[in-house]
Amino acid sequence: MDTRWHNNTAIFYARKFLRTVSGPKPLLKRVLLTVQGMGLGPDIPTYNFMDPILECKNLTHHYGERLIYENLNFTIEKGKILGLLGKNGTGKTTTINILTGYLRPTSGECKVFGEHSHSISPATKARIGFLIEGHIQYDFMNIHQIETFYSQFYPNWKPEPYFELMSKLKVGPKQKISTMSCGQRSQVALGLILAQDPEFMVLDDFSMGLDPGYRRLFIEYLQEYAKAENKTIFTTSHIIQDMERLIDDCLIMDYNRVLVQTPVRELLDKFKEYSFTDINKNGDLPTGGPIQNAERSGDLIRVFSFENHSTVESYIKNQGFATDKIIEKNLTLEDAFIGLTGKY
Ligand SMILES: Nc1ncnc2c1ncn2[C@@H]1O[C@H](COP(=O)(O)OP(=O)(O)OP(=O)(O)O)[C@@H](O)[C@H]1O
Repeated sequence: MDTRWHNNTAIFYARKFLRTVSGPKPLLKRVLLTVQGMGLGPDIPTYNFMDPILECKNLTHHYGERLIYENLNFTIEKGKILGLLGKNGTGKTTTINILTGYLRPTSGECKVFGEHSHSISPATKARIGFLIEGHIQYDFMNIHQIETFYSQFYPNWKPEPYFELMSKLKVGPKQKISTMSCGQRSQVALGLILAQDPEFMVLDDFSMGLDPGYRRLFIEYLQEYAKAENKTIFTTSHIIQDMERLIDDCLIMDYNRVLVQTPVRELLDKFKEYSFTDINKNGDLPTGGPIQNAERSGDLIRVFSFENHSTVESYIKNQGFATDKIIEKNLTLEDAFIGLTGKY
């Protein structure tokens, strides 16, 4: 059946809901029973709470002939926040679509709460909150109405995080979603996800459209909330400063491969920039051995490495580079990302 049919039907019921909330609610009850029958029934999956919340094994995906990646392996343990970082077109949305069951991988498997992502049971779906670009459909409702509407579908509904976020947004309860800015709408969507109280949240580009101040505020809020409530999060964002503040672990992808999967702290402890002046001016760049990547601006060469100062220095000298001093520098996550993936 056509998706538009579903959308229109959903909107029809949503409008009807608004007309019925103030009086008796037989129609609402019927809608709820149907939704609960579809989604929140008693079929509890077998999932051991010690297992990872998400486990991808040898995930490989092609669109037609084109390989996006091969043998991608990663897990997310309960209570962790994992950020997927990669340049445009490396396959982040593809991965999110696979793990939420919208897309079947060419091969390999992805399990969420122990179930294959392409056949997640309704009971398990109820444990996952999913934010995708596009935000909220029922934008004819106001802040208060949409909360009342959504609350009917989720048995563990907790309105507090939603209203806390809304108060930070400084929008009144009567403001319609259709009159809000892009950033405000994305926060309404996020607030509704937090209120669902899911154990596992998948947040695709969650900070899209937010100004720097509000991004900072939201990240602090989300991180405190996730840690206090022991939530597990899988997220992507191109704003790597935000990721550095939020995530515990990072998975950095390049075209067709994973470059690193590691706790952010470990990456920033080990991965360094070493810069030096190329006295011989021979125009080359050091490669191989401990060197992950190298770049040149004029006579200044920067190399990026997981190895320590003396290992890098002797390797560079063995490669024939003459230099009097090598300067070691710690990196931010954004610098480390560029150091690993290169600028282009
Ligand atoms: N349905 C599709 N058919 C063919 N190619 C596709 C399809 N969806 C995505 N692609 C291609 O696969 C590659 C990975 O796309 P994807 O959207 O997963 O990347 P991304 O890492 O999320 O990119 P961005 O950071 O730009 O959002 C891109 O080159 C994209 O053009």
